[in-house]
Amino acid sequence: MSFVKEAYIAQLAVKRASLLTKRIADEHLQRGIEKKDKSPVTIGDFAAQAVIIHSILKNFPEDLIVGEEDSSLIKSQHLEPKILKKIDWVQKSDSVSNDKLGVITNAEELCLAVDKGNSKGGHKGRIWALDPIDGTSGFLRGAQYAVCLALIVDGVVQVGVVGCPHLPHSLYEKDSKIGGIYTAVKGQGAYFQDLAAAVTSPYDSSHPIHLHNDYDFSKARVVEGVEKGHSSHELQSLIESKLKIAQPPVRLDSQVKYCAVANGDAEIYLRLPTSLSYREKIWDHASGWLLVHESGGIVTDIFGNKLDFGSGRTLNSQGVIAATATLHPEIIKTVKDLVGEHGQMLYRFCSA
Ligand SMILES: Nc1ncnc2c1ncn2[C@@H]1O[C@H](COP(=O)(O)OS(=O)(=O)O)[C@@H](OP(=O)(O)O)[C@H]1O
Ligand SMILES: [Mg+2]
Ligand SMILES: [Mg+2]
Ligand SMILES: [Mg+2]
Repeated sequence: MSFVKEAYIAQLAVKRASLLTKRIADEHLQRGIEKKDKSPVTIGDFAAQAVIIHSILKNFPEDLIVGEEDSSLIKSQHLEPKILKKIDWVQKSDSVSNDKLGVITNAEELCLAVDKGNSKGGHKGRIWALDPIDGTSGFLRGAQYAVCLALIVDGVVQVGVVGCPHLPHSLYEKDSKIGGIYTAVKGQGAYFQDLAAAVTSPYDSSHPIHLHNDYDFSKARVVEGVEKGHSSHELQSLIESKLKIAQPPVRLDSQVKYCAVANGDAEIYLRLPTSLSYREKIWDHASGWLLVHESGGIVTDIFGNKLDFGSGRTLNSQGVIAATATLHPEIIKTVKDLVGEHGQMLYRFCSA
């Protein structure tokens, strides 16, 4: 089996970052800091990026990493002691993984690790895509967020791991257990693990997951984003009504939406653009893309084109439609009816 070590290390590192960020969320300590682009970041994002990159480079020192964050705000706001305290906590409580993942002990190691996420991406070589906290707005609200890590080799996603500390194992079962790690390896399927379970090897304590390819639109369940600025609720609701989808959409922050589809808790994930110029980031989709593919679904941009994870730090495309293989073609047709074959009418729904 290929990529066994990569999947194993990715799971251990995502688990460590999930425990760390969950601890920060549980302590209600999270406070948003504004980045240059006005989006929020927290000490949780920086701490998670540091422990994951440190773990990858201990095991695969030659690999490159496209990570969302950098250390400029850590340094200018003197956040090092606060972040190191959180990292120290997780290294003590998850000490069984210290040999494999290494430890961060000082500010220099912390910032060095965070800044190793500066790869430009591309079509050649081994490049990890890392979103240390996806759905930072959800994290700040105490809602859903995800820790997302994927390995891309020569532009193709080969391993995807998503940690979901707040996600119920089933969206519809009352009293469902909460917290999971979702893993996919290309050609080898998609798997679920309880976040509380020990990660002994990539598939030991895992359950394979699949989506429902036999559901038609009358039974289909849709997941979509919470933030109106990140996806067009207006377009999504038009699509849902044209397709006669009976159930109201479930709104969730972050790549937990992909996990819900892969896990068979939803059949469709709609992400329609709100801006004509915005291009999706590779770290917002790489792991989720593989999870849905390996569980039997399809993920494309809003026109049905493949996503190109080798095109740099951003995908050269707009929005995302993830769905079961049965439903996907009809959704794309409906999107094109609404926005035009090449998006000529998108301006009606989007800002510049
Ligand atoms: N304009 C626009 N369009 C599309 N996407 C955008 C946009 N602006 C930001 N982002 C990215 O959205 C990421 C969070 O996505 P979500 O699916 O969690 O959005 S939502 O909050 O559930 O609506 C979020 O990821 P994080 O920054 O990791 O939270 C951003 O990378
Ligand atoms: Mg993100
Ligand atoms: Mg993020
Ligand atoms: Mg962000």
